[in-house]
Amino acid sequence: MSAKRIVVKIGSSSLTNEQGRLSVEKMSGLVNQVANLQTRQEYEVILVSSGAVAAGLGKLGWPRPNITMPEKQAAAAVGQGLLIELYQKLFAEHGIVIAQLLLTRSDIEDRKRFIHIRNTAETLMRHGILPIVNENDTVTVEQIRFGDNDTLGSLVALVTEADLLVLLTDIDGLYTANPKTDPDATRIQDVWEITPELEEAAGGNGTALGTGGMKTKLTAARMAVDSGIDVVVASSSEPNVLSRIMEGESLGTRFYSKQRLSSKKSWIAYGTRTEGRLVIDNGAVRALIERASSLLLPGIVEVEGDFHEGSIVQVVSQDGRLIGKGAVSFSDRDLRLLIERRQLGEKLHNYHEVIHRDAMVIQSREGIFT
Ligand SMILES: Nc1ncnc2c1ncn2[C@@H]1O[C@H](COP(=O)(O)OP(=O)(O)O)[C@@H](O)[C@H]1O
Ligand SMILES: N[C@@H](CCC(=O)OP(=O)(O)O)C(=O)O
Repeated sequence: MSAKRIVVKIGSSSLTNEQGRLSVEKMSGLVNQVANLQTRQEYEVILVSSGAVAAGLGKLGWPRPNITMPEKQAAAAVGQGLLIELYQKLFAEHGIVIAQLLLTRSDIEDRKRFIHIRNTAETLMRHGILPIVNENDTVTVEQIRFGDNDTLGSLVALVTEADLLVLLTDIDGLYTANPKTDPDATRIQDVWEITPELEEAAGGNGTALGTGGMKTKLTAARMAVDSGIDVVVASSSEPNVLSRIMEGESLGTRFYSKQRLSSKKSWIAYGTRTEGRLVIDNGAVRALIERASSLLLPGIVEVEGDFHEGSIVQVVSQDGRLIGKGAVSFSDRDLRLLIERRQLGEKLHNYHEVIHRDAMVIQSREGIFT
């Protein structure tokens, strides 16, 4: 049997103490657990670790609320070094070599860079080196931020085609409401479907140190389960939480995946941005949904945006519903030209396929991509 690949994301609050400094005690507990899995032949672990901003602020003694973005980025630049230094020291005690991967959203959106990240991660893992990923906070501005490491964790799981994503946090799972404000909230053990009610329950903010609370965990879970990756949200302070999850114990909240999209389709659905829109007629909508056809030239009613061959575009119906996304075979200019020439009566059989079925994902009414 091939090794199970697990992405473990650890939130800031699980790595720091009350004063906001890195907690050696908490970190060494988690490192011991990861090392335990990593040294067993049947698991490959990739760590997605937050904590740079918190560690930097703690070290510098800067106050937490009301800091500017450059101050936060400066704190991350200080903190990331401290974080990786401590990880390197703690993993070295187990004979494990670590590697640091700092990523931005645009690194994942670009197909070539996506593949470089995947190849690097594969090479590291093949050599038994543990990749530790964080957002490259110092270079990211709002437009290219993942914004939270739950999303980053999910995208890393997608890039590396992991079997499981574990989101370790300061609470033992998703509750029916934020238990810090609602004493009647109860834990949800299994999630088969991410419903609007569930999204409502996860609406509250997280801790002072964390970024997104449960909301971002749910968004991350949706991406992963659609890509065929199960997700567990669990408490980092639960003893031996990782090996117990791997042994099948029901801890925290487990989100069950339904299908496995190919890596390319997951990337189209969740990994990248769209650069334009194709509005298609009802016949084409039916062909895509009911017959799983490729998108052909005659179904296109309108072309919007600036894009080139290979760009990812949205495919929408005439009433504005998102039908899917895919890699288009022509630039917007060429597509407009072809539509015009076709309308003038030219036969364009060779140019028929605008988006090939294998390079397209279709969205169901429940929001699931297939
Ligand atoms: N429905 C909910 N169930 C559980 N926790 C919730 C819920 N809504 C909000 N939260 C908050 O989310 C917090 C965890 O998110 P966050 O602080 O971002 O953690 P991390 O730093 O680990 O990513 C919990 O401590 C809790 O206060
Ligand atoms: N890249 C940031 C992580 C931000 C973040 O998502 O934090 P968290 O909600 O604690 O996982 C850092 O290292 O501080």
